[in-house]
Amino acid sequence: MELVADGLAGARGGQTLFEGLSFTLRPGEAMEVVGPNGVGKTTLLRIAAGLLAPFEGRIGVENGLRLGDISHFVSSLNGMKSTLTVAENLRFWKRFQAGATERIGEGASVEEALEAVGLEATAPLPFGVLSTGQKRRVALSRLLLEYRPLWILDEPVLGLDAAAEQSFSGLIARHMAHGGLALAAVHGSLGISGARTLRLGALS
Ligand SMILES: Nc1ncnc2c1ncn2[C@@H]1O[C@H](COP(=O)(O)OP(=O)(O)OP(=O)(O)O)[C@@H](O)[C@H]1O
Repeated sequence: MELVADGLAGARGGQTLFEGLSFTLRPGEAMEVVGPNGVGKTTLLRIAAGLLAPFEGRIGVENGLRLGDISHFVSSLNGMKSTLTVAENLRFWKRFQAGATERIGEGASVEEALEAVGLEATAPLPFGVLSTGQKRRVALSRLLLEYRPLWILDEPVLGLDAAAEQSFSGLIARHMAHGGLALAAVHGSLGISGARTLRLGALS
C-alpha cells in the first residue's frame, strides 16, 4: 500500500498553512514531519488520517480505501478514561477499532500490546494512577490492537524517557519491517533508521 500526496494544501481558520506538497510513502517507509510550532504539522497529519479535508490537492491510497480505515492516528491526547483500568480501556479500544472498519489483519491481544510496551503489570490499575510516561506508553500500545498499515503519530514520544523512546522506535521499526508506513510529527527525531524528513516552513 502506498500513500500518495499530490499538490496538497492545508488551511485552518481561513489561512493556508502549506501548499504544493507532493510525496509518496511506500511500504516500509517512514517520514518525519518537522517545523516550528503552528506551522501545520498536526493539520497535515489530520488530513492524512482522513479527519480533515485538504484545502487543495489530494492524499490517499490506491483501491479507494478510506484513510480512516487503514490508519491509526495517535495524537498527543491519550484517549483513555481515568477511572477504568488499563485493561478495560484497551479492551474498549480493541472492540471499537475492530468494529469500526473492515478487518485488515490480526491485531495483538490486550495482554500482548501491554507486554510490547513493558506495562503488563499495570493491566488491573486505574489508568488515572499511572505516571505521565506510562499513560503515554499505554496509549501507544493501541497501535498494536488492530493491524492497520498506516501509523500517523503526532508527537508520540512526548513525556517518554530515553529507554521508552528507544523501545517505541523499535515498535515502529517492526511495523515498517512488516510493510507498514509511518508518518510522524516530531520536534526532535524518533531515531527511525532510513526515515525521510518533510520540513514545513511558514508561507511567505
Ligand atoms: N480549528 C482551528 N481553527 C482555527 N485555527 C486553527 C485550528 N486548529 C489549528 N489552527 C491553527 O492552525 C495553525 C497550525 O496548527 P497545527 O496544530 O497544525 O500546528 P503544528 O505545526 O502541529 O504546531 P505545534 O508544533 O505547536 O504542535 C496554528 O496557527 C493554529 O492556531
